[in-house]
Amino acid sequence: MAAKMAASTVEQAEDAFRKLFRFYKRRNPPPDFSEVVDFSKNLGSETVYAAELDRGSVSDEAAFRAGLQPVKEWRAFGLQGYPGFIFISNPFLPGSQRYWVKQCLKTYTQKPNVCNLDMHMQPAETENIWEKSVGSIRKKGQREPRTLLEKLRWVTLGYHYNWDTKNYSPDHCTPFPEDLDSLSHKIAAACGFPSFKAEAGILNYYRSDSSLGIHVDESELDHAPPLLSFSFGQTAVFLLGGTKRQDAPTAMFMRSGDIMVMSGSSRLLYHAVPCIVPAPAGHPLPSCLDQRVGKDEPNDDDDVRTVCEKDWEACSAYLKTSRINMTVRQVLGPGQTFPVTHSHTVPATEGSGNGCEEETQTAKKRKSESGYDLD
Ligand SMILES: O=C(O)CCC(=O)C(=O)O
Ligand SMILES: [Fe+2]
Repeated sequence: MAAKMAASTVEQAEDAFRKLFRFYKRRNPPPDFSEVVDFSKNLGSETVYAAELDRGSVSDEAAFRAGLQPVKEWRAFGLQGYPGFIFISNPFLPGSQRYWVKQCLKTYTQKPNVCNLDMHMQPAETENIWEKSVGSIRKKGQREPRTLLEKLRWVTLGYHYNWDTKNYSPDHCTPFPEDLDSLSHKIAAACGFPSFKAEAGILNYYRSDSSLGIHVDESELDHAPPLLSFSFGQTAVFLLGGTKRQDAPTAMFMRSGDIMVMSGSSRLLYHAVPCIVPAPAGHPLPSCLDQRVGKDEPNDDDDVRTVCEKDWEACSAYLKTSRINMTVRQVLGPGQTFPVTHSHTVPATEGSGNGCEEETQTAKKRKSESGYDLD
């Protein structure tokens, strides 16, 4: 009897996350979004409070160079019941999000980074994904067959996450992009983590009908450093749950430019993205992406990175039906090395390049198509 009751309690509880996931995933009729926390609007909500940042950690000039507003201007929030969770509502300077969108589509898709298309295509076929796709993306209308960019689901950076073993390995690591490392360092420092090291990145590419299943990011070997998440393009609903898979989650909008930091006791919470929110009629792109880097601003020293109109034309056409999310993780604690296993015999060395060894040619290609249930 007790066992039966326990089982049914679990079932009911299990439904709490799944039920909300299914609720927001539904398309016809569309779900009611009125319960979704909107950090861009309601500091008034009882559950949302202003979060303290370390304003002295990033100078205004350093923030400017990274395309960010001065830290004192950032609108950062915490959520009651989720200590260590910080939501920064679009701290980017007008126009500077475009750079990151372009990086995710044009630069980070290049070798030696790894993407879902590598799992079933020849290396030559997945080279220059951008060049192979943009001509067609720029043209309006439905395209058949879909371009490689439209088939892209994920890209991994640094220590490449292995979707099958759910591990990182010192045997499969390539240099982490310096620009994203620098951006991540500033965000982490402002949130109280000045020694954060960007060692692995997972970029997720969502189409209008994509979702990301319920999961927890626990493969990193040290969970004390935060996990950073950057969103661009279409708005998503993000569900932040508890330490148990079935715990009822809080739903929140993640809009273009928003940054989320999961640290402390929120670092290992279950979460998911049940849906991409349909863009309002007549506004296919969020207005913050319409802006170009201001002409009056001192951008003559190349520090504020601009995107040429031709590239932006393709990026904006892609983003009208897409969302891009970059998560940046520190894999190892200070001085920590990978445990020695049978699959990699080369010991991790400290202080080499971006904290990883030369990529070995033996790194195995696994056939994981969709990451963690990104459909
Ligand atoms: O797309 C998102 O907002 C979440 C991505 C995520 O949870 C992950 O990459 O682990
Ligand atoms: Fe995640």
